[in-house]
Order: sequence, then structure tokens, then C-alpha cells
Amino acid sequence: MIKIAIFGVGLIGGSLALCFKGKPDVTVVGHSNNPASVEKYMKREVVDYATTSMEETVRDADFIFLCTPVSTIGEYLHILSDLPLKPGCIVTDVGSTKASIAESGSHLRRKDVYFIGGHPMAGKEKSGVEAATSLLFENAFYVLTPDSGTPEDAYERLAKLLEWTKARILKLDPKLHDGIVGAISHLPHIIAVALVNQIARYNESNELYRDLAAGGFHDITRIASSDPVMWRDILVDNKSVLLELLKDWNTEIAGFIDMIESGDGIGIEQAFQKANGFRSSLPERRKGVIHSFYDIYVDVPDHPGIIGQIATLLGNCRINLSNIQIIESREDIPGVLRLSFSEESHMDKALELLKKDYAVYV
Ligand SMILES: NC(=O)c1ccc[n+]([C@@H]2O[C@H](COP(=O)([O-])OP(=O)(O)OC[C@H]3O[C@@H](n4cnc5c(N)ncnc54)[C@H](O)[C@@H]3O)[C@@H](O)[C@H]2O)c1
Ligand SMILES: O=C(O)C(=O)C[C@]1(C(=O)O)C=C[C@@H](O)C=C1
Repeated sequence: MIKIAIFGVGLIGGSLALCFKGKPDVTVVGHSNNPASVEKYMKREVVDYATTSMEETVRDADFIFLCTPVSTIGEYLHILSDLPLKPGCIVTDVGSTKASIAESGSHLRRKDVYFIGGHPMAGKEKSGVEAATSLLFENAFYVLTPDSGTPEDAYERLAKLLEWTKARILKLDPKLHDGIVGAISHLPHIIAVALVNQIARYNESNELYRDLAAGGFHDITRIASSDPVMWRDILVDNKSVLLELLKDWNTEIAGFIDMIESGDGIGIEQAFQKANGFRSSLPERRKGVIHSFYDIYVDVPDHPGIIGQIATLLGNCRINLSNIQIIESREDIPGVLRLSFSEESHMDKALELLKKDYAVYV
């Protein structure tokens, strides 16, 4: 029997628990200091068992996942140093920064217990076990940061376990991780929050700012709704990287100020062309997708029941729909649905059928 202990059964810890629970010979135990949370984990059946006792959580555990905010992980590693752990036990974490955690983890190195930092590159702006899903990590990268002292066998055991998440494992140096993830995750969160707060300030004198905010504003600011405590910890921890990135961001913005001031239309156009090129080269990573799909896009009025109507229409014609996603949804104006089919012939049939009533694009 493989025992997996999870501290912090929230969005990430809960999603991991759901990936592991029910697998052959696996028991998942969740820990919280709060008895009400322990009850909740059990009631939602996210774990096999939950407890407020740290000793009970780690007793005989083969893997320990620390899934709490970044600022608490070092503390947990410290406490774990003094608890009886099973020889060969692998301790890992999911914190969004890696360098300082790897440093704390290196102090855990006791005989036969190994720390390997981790960070799944998937998440949501929502937190808590209520938002957890076993599909969260599918096709996402999952970074592991073993060091030169990590036995290959321990790394392989953790990587093998993580196959249940259907994520793609990537070995990375913790500092390199923080530099890259600072740029592609932490900096965008700062920008989104700063932008929302700037507009919120204008909105105080005229609520039309809020009312007119459309797709563009919504698309770039979704992550501004992320958990404040989690992000406080991440930004404080990745200080030196972020200060450099923010200086560089100021240079980017200064470039736009110059171009707009001097009416440099060609420069502006080139900036958009360059961004467009890089952005369209980003690999698409949709959750729950493990092979390629045939997609069509349908313009539909945004009213209740429309998704059901389309799904029923396709179902009645025995067309297999694999995935349905709202790309943009606004009141009273057309929204866009992405319909995905695993077979091309089904996509073709759907196209013919839906064209009669809707604007459909391939
Ligand atoms: N949300 C994301 O998109 C995302 C993605 C990858 C990694 N992470 C990392 O995963 C970790 C957890 O994030 P999450 O999104 O699951 O958050 P969450 O709020 O959903 O879950 C955090 C869990 O930790 C517990 N917790 C909170 N404060 C604690 C404390 N002081 N002591 C002990 N337990 C505490 C909470 O009760 C909860 O169970 C963080 O380190 C975060 O950086 C988050
Ligand atoms: O999709 C989101 O909402 C996320 O913010 C996920 C996201 C990111 O892509 O920045 C956020 C933090 C994590 O450490 C990893 C992933």
C-alpha cells in the first residue's frame, strides 16, 4: 500500500488528492489544523482519511506533499525534520517559487528521507478544496527541482507517482525556475492587479468604466481575482527576480509612451505584429485533452439554455461532442462557443447541421 500525505487540501492539494485517490493500493490522507476543514475533506471525499494530527498524517507515509502557501512551506519542512518519517519517504511541495524552498528542503536531508521541490504549472484564480479537480494538471508542465544530492531512484519514484496527474514532468534548477516563472506567471499577476486597480480608481468618479469593460479588459484581468495571501507570499519570496522584471516592464511601457508621443504608427504596428507572432506560437494546453481535436466555433446569443440546445441538437443526430467551451460570454451580444470533436467526420456533420441556424467558423 502506498500512503500519500497531503498538507493543505486546497485547490492544488485537493486536485492532487483527487488524482491519486482510488488508484490501486493508494491511500490518501489529508491534514488540516482546522477540525472543520478535516470534516469537509472527508465529506467531499477528496481524501480517504483526514486528520488534525501531524504525526498521524506522516506516519508510514511514502510521499508527503506540502500544498500550503509559500511562506509556510519552510516551517513545515522544519517540523517534519523532528517527526518520525518512514525511511525512503519523499517530501515534496507545490509552491509557486522554488529557490528558497529548495534551500529549506536541503536542511531536511536526513538519512533515507528526500526532499524534491515541485511546482505544477496549472491553476486557477479560485482557491480552496471546492475548486479542486482531478483534471487540473492534464497536459500542463509539472516542474521538479531535485538537486545533485537527490538519488535518481527517489526522483524516478516521485515522477512515476505524478504520472497519475497526466502532467508533463520537467526537471529544472530552482533559480532558473524562479526567473522564468517570475516572468510568465508572477509578473502577469502584478500587471493584472495594477491595471484593475488603476481602472477601479477611475471608476470611483464614473461607473461607466465598469459598465463598458468588455472582452479585452476581462481577458487580461482574470488572474487579478487570485488569492491575495497566496500572491503576497509569492511576490515577497521572488523579490530580486521581480524587481528586475518590473524595471524591464517599465522599459517596455516607456517604449509605448515614446511611440505614442511621437506618433510612431509603424513602431506600434510592429510591436503588435511581434507580440502576435510569439503569442500564436504558444502551445495550447487545454485541460482534459490528451489527443488532438477538431474544433469549430459557433456564434450564439448568450441566453440560458443555449448550450443545452446545441448539445441536444448534436446528440439527436448522433454526433459525438468531446468538449464544449465558452470563449467569450457577454449579455445581449453574440458569444462564441468552441465545440471540439475527436473525429473529423463528426465535426463535418456538426458544421452542416449548425450552419442552418448559426454562424459557424472552422
Ligand atoms: N492556485 C494556483 O494557481 C497554484 C498553482 C500552482 C501552485 N500553487 C501553489 O500551491 C500552494 C497552494 O495554493 P492553492 O491555490 O492550492 O491555495 P488554497 O488556498 O486553495 O489552498 C491552500 C491550503 O493551505 C491551507 N493553509 C492556508 N494557510 C495555511 C497556514 N498558514 N498553515 C497551514 N495551512 C494553511 C488552506 O487551509 C488550504 O487547505 C501555494 O504554495 C501556491 O503557491 C498555486
Ligand atoms: O490560471 C491561473 O489562474 C493561474 O494563475 C495559474 C498559474 C499561472 O499560470 O500563473 C498561477 C500560479 C501558479 O504557480 C501556476 C500557474
